[in-house]
Amino acid sequence: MMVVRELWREAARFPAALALSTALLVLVFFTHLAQAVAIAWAMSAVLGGHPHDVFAALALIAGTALARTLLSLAQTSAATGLGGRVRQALRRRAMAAALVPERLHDPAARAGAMRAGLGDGVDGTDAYVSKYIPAVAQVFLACPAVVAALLLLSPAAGLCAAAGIVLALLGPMAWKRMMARRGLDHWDSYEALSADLLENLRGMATLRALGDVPGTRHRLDTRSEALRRATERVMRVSLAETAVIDLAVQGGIVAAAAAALGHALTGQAPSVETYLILLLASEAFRPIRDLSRHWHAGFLGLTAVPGLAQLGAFTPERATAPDEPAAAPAGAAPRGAAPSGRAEALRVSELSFRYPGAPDDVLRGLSLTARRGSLTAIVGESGAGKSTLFDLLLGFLTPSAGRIMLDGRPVRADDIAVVSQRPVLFAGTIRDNLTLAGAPTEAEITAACRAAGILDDIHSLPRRFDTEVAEAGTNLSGGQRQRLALARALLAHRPVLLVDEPTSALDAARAAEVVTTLHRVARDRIVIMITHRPETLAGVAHVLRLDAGQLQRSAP
Ligand SMILES: Nc1ncnc2c1ncn2[C@@H]1O[C@H](COP(=O)(O)OP(=O)(O)OP(=O)(O)O)[C@@H](O)[C@H]1O
Repeated sequence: MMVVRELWREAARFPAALALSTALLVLVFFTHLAQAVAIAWAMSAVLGGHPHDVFAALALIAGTALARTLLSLAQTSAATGLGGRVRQALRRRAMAAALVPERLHDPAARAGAMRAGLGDGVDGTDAYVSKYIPAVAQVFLACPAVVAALLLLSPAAGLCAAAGIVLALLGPMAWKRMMARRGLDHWDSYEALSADLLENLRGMATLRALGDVPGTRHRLDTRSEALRRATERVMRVSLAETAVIDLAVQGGIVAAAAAALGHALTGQAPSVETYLILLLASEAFRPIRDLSRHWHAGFLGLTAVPGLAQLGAFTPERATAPDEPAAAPAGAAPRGAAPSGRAEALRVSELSFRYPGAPDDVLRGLSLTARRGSLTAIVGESGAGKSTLFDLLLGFLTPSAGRIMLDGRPVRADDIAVVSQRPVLFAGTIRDNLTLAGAPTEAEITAACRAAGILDDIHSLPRRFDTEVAEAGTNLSGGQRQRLALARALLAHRPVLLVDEPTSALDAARAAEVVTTLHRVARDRIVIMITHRPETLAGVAHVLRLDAGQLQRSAP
């Protein structure tokens, strides 16, 4: 028997479903016992020449078979419900822990690995929860009852069965550690293959351009081979466990049968009792055989448990609002404060930040003020800390010192909209993508798209706003994606708009249009723009130069 504590705790969160599926399983088992009694009765009636008893026994056999069918159906349904609820709870908690801004900066977080955990990892726990746990409960409830009955009928047979059961339960624990280690290896290999596959699929164009498709195939083959070896190692251990259990079960049955026959030969027991002892000796091991079967079927899925624990699937959820970022900026106001409206000034004071494990601060005592009315631009060399500053403003990172205030109060996550350098569009229609943050009216959608310079493009499409956007927006040009993201940000009606390299994917004419749009938008919002292109700075009065984490020049 193998105990995976995390999954027992999860199953115990649904006590009614767990109790029902266990109780039904035990009832199914008792139909087997009733059948054994009926068979023994029938055999003794046949040998004793009592035809009436034979018919009664046959009726009992048929009745138990029917009852077992119905109870088994109910048990399967209850167990499936239990497994489904545990999987849902695990997936919800894992998603709540995984889909947070902190993961943006977690160098160990790989999308493919996370997908494997959230998908196959969570599903892999089902066999253990829905089948193995009730089967363990069945062992502890049913086996003692059968052993007690055997002890009454034949103490020697009862003792043999008890010894076999104990051996079958404790034997596999001898290599528990090895199983855990191999299980971990297996899941690591699976996660690595999933992560590589996803990354390579996404980067196929680059790999092709670099002429590395054969190399990629070779690397994936190697990963796949590693997974095959890890799976075989795991299955070998699992099969060894099955072999030990089978040995204990068969040994126990043979010993109990020998004891029963000994009784019969020495004339200590009438024939009906001998039949019954023989049948019960076999039935005593039925729960153990069930346990072994379910373990073997679900064991590969269990290898995901450490990965799920790392993902946070077993950690109680934090009480956060659905759209609240996990890390609000230092001094952030609690949710439920006044909703965002128009704001005059965003003030950053003495802001410092260092990435975990990095030797130096990326930003050191940085102060700046951005006001509504005119565009604020931040320029600086690559690596100067511009994106880090944005992530601090957005609450994706928590500053080590300093404050970010909007009109004299701590800034909140819902004060800020952002258009990133590589905006993310989701599968769905253009309208779906524009209305992610709320339910704007048609007039608002049209106005935002016009302001972002994307309206004409949308109108030129056959299905206009109902045009499907492919995954990651691959059926739109880079500039269209960026302008769509700008329209989406405008529709969020936030008092602060952060724009990262808004013209990087645009030709000169389009870039000029977008900058004009931003100047216009800046009349009623605080707009901060990161830019590398000098031409986008034309007409920008407030240019801040970031150099190695410090501002070199700050306009008032
Ligand atoms: N997750 C991270 N962990 C550790 N260091 C990081 C991390 N992200 C960024 N850095 C480092 O922080 C510094 C600032 O990076 P940042 O991305 O903010 O620069 P940037 O000015 O936006 O650059 P670019 O113009 O190239 O986008 C760089 O030295 C970078 O290597």
